[in-house]
Amino acid sequence: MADFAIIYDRVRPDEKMLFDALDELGIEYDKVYAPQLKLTFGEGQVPWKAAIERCVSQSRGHAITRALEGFGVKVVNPSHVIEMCGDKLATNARLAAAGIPTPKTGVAFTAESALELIEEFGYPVVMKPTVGSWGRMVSKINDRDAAEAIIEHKEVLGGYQHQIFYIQELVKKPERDIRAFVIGDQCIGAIYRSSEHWITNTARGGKASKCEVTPELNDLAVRAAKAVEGEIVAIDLVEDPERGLLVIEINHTMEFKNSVSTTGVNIPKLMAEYTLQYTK
Ligand SMILES: Nc1ncnc2c1ncn2[C@@H]1O[C@H](COP(=O)(O)OP(=O)(O)OP(=O)(O)O)[C@@H](O)[C@H]1O
Repeated sequence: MADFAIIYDRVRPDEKMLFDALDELGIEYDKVYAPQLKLTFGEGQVPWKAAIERCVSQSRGHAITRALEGFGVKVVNPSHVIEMCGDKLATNARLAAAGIPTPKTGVAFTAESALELIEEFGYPVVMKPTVGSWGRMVSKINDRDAAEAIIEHKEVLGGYQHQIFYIQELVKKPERDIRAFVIGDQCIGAIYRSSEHWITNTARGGKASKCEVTPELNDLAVRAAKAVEGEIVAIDLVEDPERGLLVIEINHTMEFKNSVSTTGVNIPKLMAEYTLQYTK
């Protein structure tokens, strides 16, 4: 048993790269397969001082992190960060309070008020589930007919989460967004994700290319990470032609497999080295 652990529920290329980085560093660590983990409070201690949480299932990763914190384990990212970043509304509220520039964003809680809010914003608007990733169900609404249809589908087919209507202006970005990787106090690298489709996620076919970390990008990405107390996070930003960089969301279990060769930065090694400080 080691004093460091990687908690995972699937070995994606990202987790494989993290394992390889730890092996290359010569660090002893445990690979902890989350679905088989059992923890009983008050019955002995877990051996780990620190862990990186990498679960694909956000709810599982959150629950395990909470439990491990009860055993005194320092988990990166901590459970309160997962709570914040796992919910776009919570993130945006925190960014707003911290004065971080974001696209104009609003929230409504009934179908009627959602339609009113959309009409106040003016078309096109973007509607997103507050919890979700890989661009799923992120919708561009061009007119009132589409707004009514999407709102009705969410009301009739969706659960409670879909009764929260999270609405954003459509930013007139170039055909790309930016993903900036922050570890501790530094933006260690960034990529553009380019696509002809307005949703530019690499999971949806966006192409990754290197983005220089300017002092402006570093400053904003680190401020955004600090606002949510994120320790290892990826900040998604869009470039507005007038306002410059705007933060759209913060990812707490960041995917980086397309970004190591693109940026030339050994992201998994830096993640491991950062978290290992908590074993000292
Ligand atoms: N308000 C907006 N204006 C213009 N483009 C947007 C806006 N919001 C999102 N997009 C585009 O859609 C993509 C997906 O949006 P967002 O990141 O909010 O969704 P997601 O499901 O959380 O994706 P992921 O977590 O995988 O990045 C963004 O990367 C961006 O290219």
